[in-house]
Amino acid sequence: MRVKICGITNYEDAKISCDAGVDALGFVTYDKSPRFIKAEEIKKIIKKLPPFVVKAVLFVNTAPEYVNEVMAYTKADIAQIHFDANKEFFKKLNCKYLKVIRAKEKKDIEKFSDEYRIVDAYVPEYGGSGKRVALEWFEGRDNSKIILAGGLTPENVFEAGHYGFYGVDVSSGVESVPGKKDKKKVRRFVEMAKYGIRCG
Ligand SMILES: O=C(O)c1ccccc1NCC(=O)[C@H](O)[C@H](O)COP(=O)(O)O
Repeated sequence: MRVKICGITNYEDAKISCDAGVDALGFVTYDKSPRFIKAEEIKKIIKKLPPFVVKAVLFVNTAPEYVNEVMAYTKADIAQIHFDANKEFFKKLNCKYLKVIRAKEKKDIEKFSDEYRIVDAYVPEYGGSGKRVALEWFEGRDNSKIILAGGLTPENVFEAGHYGFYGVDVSSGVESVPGKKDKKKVRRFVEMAKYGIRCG
């Protein structure tokens, strides 16, 4: 299972995550978030990171031109789009992107087509809430293009292993306080998600 750690606000947390074996990191550009980080800082962190880790930048309610500008400036790999943008918005993007479904009910995960998506729990305010998506919604279907997010922790991520997800995405579940990752939780999360083992 691939693992993405979201809400990286500093180099130390990025390094801890890379050393633990993550596949991807996420940086939040939404300025109301406790995990907000400026594009200048994202760029500096990305410059120091190893090559085989995907760098995602998260956007909420922004213009497509802004997404293109930040992606080009930071040299990140993929834009994560957290709001209900229309077709015109996506046509204007000149970078790779990943849409996020904020699922309220089972039918929200049934309607999308054959594209990779993050499925996170719906909360009226955006992101990093620790709220879970009901795992039973994913029973008996092909989940190989879904990245599961929302309320995952080192203790519960093992359960997600039974549904064949492409990957998992975590933020608050591996923090000591909002915006700061906990090294032990990050390590345990990666170990439990990838290998189902507990150490440390
Ligand atoms: O983390 C935020 O504050 C945030 C703000 C605005 C948009 C998205 C945001 N976070 C998204 C995520 O970090 C992920 O979808 C995440 O893995 C789910 O969060 P959590 O339930 O805390 O693991």
